[in-house]
Amino acid sequence: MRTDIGNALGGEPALTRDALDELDADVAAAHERIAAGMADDEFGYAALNLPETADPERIRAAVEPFADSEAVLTVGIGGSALGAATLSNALASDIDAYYLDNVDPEHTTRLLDSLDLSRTAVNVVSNSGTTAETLSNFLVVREAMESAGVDWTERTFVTTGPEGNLRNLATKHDLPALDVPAGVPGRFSVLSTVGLAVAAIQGHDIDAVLAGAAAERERLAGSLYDSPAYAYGATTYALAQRGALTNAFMPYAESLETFAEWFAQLWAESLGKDGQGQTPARALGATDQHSQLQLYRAGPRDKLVTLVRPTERADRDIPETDLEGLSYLGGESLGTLLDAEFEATEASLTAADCPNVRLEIDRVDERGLGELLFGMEAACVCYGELADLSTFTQPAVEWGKKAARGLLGGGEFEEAEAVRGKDRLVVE
Ligand SMILES: O=P(O)(O)OC[C@H]1O[C@](O)(CO)[C@@H](O)[C@@H]1O
Repeated sequence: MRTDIGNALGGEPALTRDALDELDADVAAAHERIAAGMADDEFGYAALNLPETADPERIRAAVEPFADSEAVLTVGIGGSALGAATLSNALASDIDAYYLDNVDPEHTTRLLDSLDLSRTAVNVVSNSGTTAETLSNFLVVREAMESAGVDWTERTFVTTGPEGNLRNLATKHDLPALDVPAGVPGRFSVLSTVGLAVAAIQGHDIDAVLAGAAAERERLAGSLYDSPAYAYGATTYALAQRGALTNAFMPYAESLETFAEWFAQLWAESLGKDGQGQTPARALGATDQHSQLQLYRAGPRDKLVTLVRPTERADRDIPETDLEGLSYLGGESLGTLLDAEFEATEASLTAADCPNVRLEIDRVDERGLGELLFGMEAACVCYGELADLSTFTQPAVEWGKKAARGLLGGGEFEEAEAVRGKDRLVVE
């Protein structure tokens, strides 16, 4: 992974090279803390050891019984789906991958009706084993399999922690079960069983994913000028300190669209606490040049833009044409056009004093994805250290979970009732 922070300097909010040099001393201290956490396999920091500690052989062996599948259906939400989805939506495979990571009845019914459940492997993923959406979807999927005359215990495997409903279910029905590694929060689990099981079934080279991640891990160092990951973490932190509270994250590859979703959970859930944080806004290049760019260039000076691209792609030529004003495109390729759009957008942001950072990998392949995923995780941990945040927890999500349970009679939760009782102001 290459991180170019040149255009992050000298815009609005204003960040100078001197300020970045000054911050580098804090990056050295942050790296020391991170390295110590990794050495002790501490909660959260243990995720940065996965390039070394993940066991691809064991993952392949566990999913081997499902190698004959024509599709994999993952039932999981948040970190229990987004990492695996990032890999399967970025890489081509003959085995299709689907994700039930919401409880929308219409979508769930349409998806289940479209699948041959007798040829589908069902991967139920939950670190806690208690997430309502995941367990409800699993019960619905199991019922659909039974209605289709499919023995669900033959087609289902689980990925979960040492305890919880899912672990009990696996034990009771003797289902293949993968362990979520200890000390790894969901949103940091893509380089583990959680993110790699589906990729293994789809025949992707999970060793190469881990090798790309390991290469990025090797580059963690005591200076932002030596580590592409820390360069990104420190620069985005420094810009947030100066008012860039939105990070428009814009990959220039359709295959990286889900990567932006994965990044949004990582950045929001890790850094959004104690009144701090930087709002990740998912975008896609070149598409959102035609929807969001106006705001980025001419709106409030409260954001940075992260532009992500592979520098090599399988390309496609644009035929010669005599269409009025389009001859300049003839003979070019879609890839050269996309790169021109990338560089033009980067220049247009810089010309409008909108800070922007460029992230590049060689190709969207297993190794490149490993570099990006690990790089962003390490960048996030670095940002969290600099901001003195507890990067690996997400206490603020519990209120809503309790409230939903309360609304369904699953336990008293007065606070929710108090809020729900507030006067409504409906205009219709
Ligand atoms: O893997 P689990 O425990 O089902 O949790 C799913 C997701 O829900 C969260 O806990 C947030 O509610 C995320 O941190 C996590 O990735």
